[in-house]
Amino acid sequence: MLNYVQIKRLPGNEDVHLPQKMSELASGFDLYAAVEETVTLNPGQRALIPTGFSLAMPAGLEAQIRPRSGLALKHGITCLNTPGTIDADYRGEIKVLLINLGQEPFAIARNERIAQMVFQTVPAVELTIVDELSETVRGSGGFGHTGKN
Ligand SMILES: O=c1ccn([C@H]2C[C@H](O)[C@@H](COP(=O)(O)OP(=O)(O)OP(=O)(O)O)O2)c(=O)[nH]1
Ligand SMILES: [Mg+2]
Repeated sequence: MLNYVQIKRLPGNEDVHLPQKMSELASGFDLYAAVEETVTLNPGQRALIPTGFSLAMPAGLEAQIRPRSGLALKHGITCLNTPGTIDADYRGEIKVLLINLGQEPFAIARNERIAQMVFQTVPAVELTIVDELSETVRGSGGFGHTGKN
């Protein structure tokens, strides 16, 4: 089923590319930096990078902001809060929280592809408060409980 998501270019960003799939079956739409001037991230530094657009998606969808593996591999650039969560009722500008985990400064220019946006379905869930939970074999074992191999 095709989901229709509305996208609005924000004023002053007519020159910034809208999110784009770079291949036919790509999961993500690549996101372009809408920085007014080049932003340089020094090693260990983070910055909130604007994209120049907002979205309205139907209830039951979310968008995730994920790193680009090429930037991560070559430059140590990733999304600090990956995957970033875009709520269906958010109407503000989509922003990308990048961090430089590399060893060299990294410059982010306007219209550079900085991250990708993947849409996901979110099941409708209502929490039901109970006194006892159903039993399982695992029980409360976790965090390496099943061993190494
Ligand atoms: O990488 C991101 C993450 C979030 N957002 C926007 C959309 C999202 O709907 C909103 C809130 O994000 P989140 O719930 O992750 O942040 P919060 O710290 O819980 O803020 P809030 O109290 O506003 O929900 O911020 C972005 O633009 N980029
Ligand atoms: Mg929140």
